Amino acid sequence: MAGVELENGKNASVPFGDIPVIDISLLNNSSSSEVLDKLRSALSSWGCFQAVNHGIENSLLEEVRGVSKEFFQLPMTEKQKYARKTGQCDGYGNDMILFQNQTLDWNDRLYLLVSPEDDRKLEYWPQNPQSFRRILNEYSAKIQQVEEHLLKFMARSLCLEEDCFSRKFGKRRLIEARFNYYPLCPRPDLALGFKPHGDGSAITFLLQDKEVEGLQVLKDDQWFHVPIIPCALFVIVGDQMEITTNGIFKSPVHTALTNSNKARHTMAIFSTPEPGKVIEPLGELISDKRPRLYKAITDYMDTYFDFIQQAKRPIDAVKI
Ligand SMILES: O=C(O)CCC(=O)C(=O)O
Ligand SMILES: [Fe+2]
Repeated sequence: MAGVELENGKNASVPFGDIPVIDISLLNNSSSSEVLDKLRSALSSWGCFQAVNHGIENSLLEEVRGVSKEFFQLPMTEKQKYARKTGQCDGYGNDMILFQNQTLDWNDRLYLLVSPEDDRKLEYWPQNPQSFRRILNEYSAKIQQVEEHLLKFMARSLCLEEDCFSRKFGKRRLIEARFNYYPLCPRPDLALGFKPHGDGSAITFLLQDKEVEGLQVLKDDQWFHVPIIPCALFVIVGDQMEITTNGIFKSPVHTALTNSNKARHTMAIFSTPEPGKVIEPLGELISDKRPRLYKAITDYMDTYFDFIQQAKRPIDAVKI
């Protein structure tokens, strides 16, 4: 990454790009082709956009930010009650250590499977702060509505049947929450909050910190800051959506910086295909002009972290 002049998560040599902002309340049955074109264009160029007017009240976004901060500010002994066990995903901790000499992220996280509900591991769901579980329940239920809505219109923007993604990814697709906490870092020039990666999901909804920047996305080999829009959800295409759309929608590489002035909190919700589902390019999106780009895979996430922790892109292993 170019430049080391970091202040508040900013890197002076990295510009703010024109990351699209989409009013998703305009995506409805009478939506004009203009909005669908904007959606398709955003997802096939940037692979991400700022979703505004998504229907989730600002007060709920604030509550999510609030419980996240409160949880990470608890004494370590309290947080350790929810510590992730080796080989598992759920719980409080940081990077899985999979390799010797692995570069670690400057980040603590709390990772929780939210849906299917009968697979939740409630022992990892904090009871402190007291409102944590209620707020995560409320927020994730709302995000699931936004996700279903968006999947429909993403399909329509490609002239596909509107339920094709939700059928492909399955009724029991996974909804997972990751609360990210980036503590102050004395040497932001030496440590990243989150190493560059594409998400392994089909689609991700990131709730950014309201005040502290730090997220960057890569487009055409150049890094761009993602500006803060406090009421927006930052929507990111994941690798499994890129595969399903035969590379039309792009899963963008993104990274989070650290800074020495202010701690930063974000919360990601990942929607990931149901385990066992075959994920492959849709036949409608393969043609002589656009040959098939990816092999079929199942359970992409099983090997995802092995690649990420070696700074490799898992999607490259699926390319034909
Ligand atoms: O915290 C951020 O800004 C990025 C987080 C992220 O990329 C992730 O959780 O996958
Ligand atoms: Fe990510």
